[in-house]
Amino acid sequence: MFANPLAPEWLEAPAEANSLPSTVWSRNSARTESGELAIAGVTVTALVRDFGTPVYVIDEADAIARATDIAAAFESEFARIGTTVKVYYAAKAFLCTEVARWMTAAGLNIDVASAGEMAVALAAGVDASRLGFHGNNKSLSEIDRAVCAGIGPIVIDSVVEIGRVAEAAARHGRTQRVRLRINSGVHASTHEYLATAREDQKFGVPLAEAEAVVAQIRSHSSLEFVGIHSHIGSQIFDTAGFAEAARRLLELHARLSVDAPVPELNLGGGFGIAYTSVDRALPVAELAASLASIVEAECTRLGIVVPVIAIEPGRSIIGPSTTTLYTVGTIKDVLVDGEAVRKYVSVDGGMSDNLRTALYGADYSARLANRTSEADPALVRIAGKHCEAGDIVVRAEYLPGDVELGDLIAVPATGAYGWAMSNNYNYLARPPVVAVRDGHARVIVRGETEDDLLRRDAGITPLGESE
Ligand SMILES: Cc1ncc(COP(=O)(O)O)c(C=O)c1O
Ligand SMILES: N[C@@H](CCCC[NH3+])C(=O)O
Repeated sequence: MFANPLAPEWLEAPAEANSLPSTVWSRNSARTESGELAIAGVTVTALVRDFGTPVYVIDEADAIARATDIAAAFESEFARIGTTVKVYYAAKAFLCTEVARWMTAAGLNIDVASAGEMAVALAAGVDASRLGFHGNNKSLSEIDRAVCAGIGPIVIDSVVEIGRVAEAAARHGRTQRVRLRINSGVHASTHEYLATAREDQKFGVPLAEAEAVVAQIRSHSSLEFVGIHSHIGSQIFDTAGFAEAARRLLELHARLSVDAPVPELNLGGGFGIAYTSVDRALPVAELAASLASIVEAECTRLGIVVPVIAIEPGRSIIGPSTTTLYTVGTIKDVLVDGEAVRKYVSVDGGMSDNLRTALYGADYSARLANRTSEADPALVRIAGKHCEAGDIVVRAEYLPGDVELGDLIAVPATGAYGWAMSNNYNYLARPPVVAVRDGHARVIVRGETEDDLLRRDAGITPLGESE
């Protein structure tokens, strides 16, 4: 089988470079008879004709199905052990009013991490009581707005927040429901920046201090303590970390239940997805079953009532739904160390629409989208157009060797933390997000224009406007 020595070990030399592995591509992605990629019945040439490139294309039915599936899997597994589940969609992965409505219509709640995310959810008509509020440094004004809006549980992240939330609640004449975020000390096997429960990081309070902190929370009559929370990190594939965190949290939960009942336990999100054909995401049913068994066994061992369980998945719901389309602008065959050629295929976006590769060394896959080809596969690196050597979209992939200027490239699984972390580096405008369903496409987040960017400069009079 053909293989380039520069290829990373994990990258399989493909039998042919046109296939769309179903583990990676959104559920309604397929090749048409002529070989073009179509998503939910809309061909990429039609999408690009109407919306240009780069463009994020979200397979609406896929996103909704994943939300429904995860909720159904957790509800049925936890019903088996006699409790219920509250699923919070982690909005930080991607939020706009349309997505907020899809999630709540599927029965999910929404977890927001700033007043901005809260404002989008409220603008979508989501009842404030269905929102949870996270953040390691919520401002006084964010706390005030959240309490005033009648938000659901606020996750207290540090001792100083207790008084801030209690004071806002008293001022608004409310009893505010709160959780406490615990740093369980579980080292999740993921990128360092994606692990959020190691000792040396900013989130939550350490397990050892938790009982004293909960006592402080309980001393405020304007606060109602509903339970503890743990999120060990993101893009995690094995259940061992979640299991260990659940065990540690349940022990604490049992100790806290001695003084007064603790109704809920929030196990966070972080379930990994497949970005490349070699990634194997845990099926949600398996994940739910394994967490339910651990919770059941621990509650039996500790002699406590099984609490209501909350989870906060973001990536596993929205990540696989989205594909980014780009146009190839330049191609260079670069001989590396006199060894072999790596083809640099540069596209019209980059680290401004997908920061994950530059930030975490994340791996993605890609396909030629406007056609198939029987040409021998070539090892390519898909680079962006920014002034930065690390501006890479896909570090290593095999594409048909006859990839040419003007071809369309599709990068799957960009729905989580893609648009959400997009930026305007080099004054590139953010691309639109287009939802596709049953052969129809519509913009759900408008793309920016150069004029939008120029308007921010206090020294520039917007085109067509006088001083
Ligand atoms: C507190 C919290 N909850 C939920 C999430 C969602 O994580 P993911 O998108 O990996 O499911 C995150 C992000 O890592 C988080 O920080
Ligand atoms: N933004 C990260 C994950 C952090 C999630 C929020 N705690 C990513 O793209 O993978």
